[in-house]
Amino acid sequence: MFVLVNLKTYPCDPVAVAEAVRDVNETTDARLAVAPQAAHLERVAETGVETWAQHVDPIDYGSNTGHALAESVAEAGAVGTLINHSEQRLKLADIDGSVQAARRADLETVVCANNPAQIGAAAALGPDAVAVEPPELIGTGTPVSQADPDVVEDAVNAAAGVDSEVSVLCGAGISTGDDVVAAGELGAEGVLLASGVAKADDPTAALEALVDPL
Ligand SMILES: O=C(CO)COP(=O)(O)O
Repeated sequence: MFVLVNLKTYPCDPVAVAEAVRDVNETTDARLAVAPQAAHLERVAETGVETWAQHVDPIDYGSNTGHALAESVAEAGAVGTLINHSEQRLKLADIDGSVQAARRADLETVVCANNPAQIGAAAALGPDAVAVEPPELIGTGTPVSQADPDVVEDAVNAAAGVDSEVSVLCGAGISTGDDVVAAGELGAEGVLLASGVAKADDPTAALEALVDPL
């Protein structure tokens, strides 16, 4: 299972969480990675953890003030990027452009979507993976894999119907090892989570509990 920890703009210490992700990654067969804010990418990548960006824009080098250029994100140490997170929604054409920009910079891509129909559309753009995250469950601690298993299964089927090479993650409310196991049983190849680790008093303990049953 792939466990991708999104730090959003939570007021956590990104380097401390990155070190926890790096260290727990050494103890498990699961693949763990962390997605800090753009301003923290370089410091996080220096810890040796697998580092992801939270967003890249559908742009190339040039006059694009305030945008995230895929090449710069890669130079800062990211190996992948989220695209179209529920908190950073893009138009379809811009999702497509961001996937292409990421590919140009050799970044792995996870395109997020709200529901199975959007997952099908996202899969058609040829990312490495898609992630279904019902917005109403994000940050609630109510795990999508247990509260709304149909949405995960339907997303897995929607992606498979479009492109069987695109793997499916799920996210929203994931915080325990049981939630991750449930996601795997529904066909997800990984989970995307945030508050369960970024807001934990002890991120190492939270991560250990997440991967324990895997
Ligand atoms: O948005 C999410 C991950 O990108 C999910 O957030 P939570 O894990 O806090 O529900």
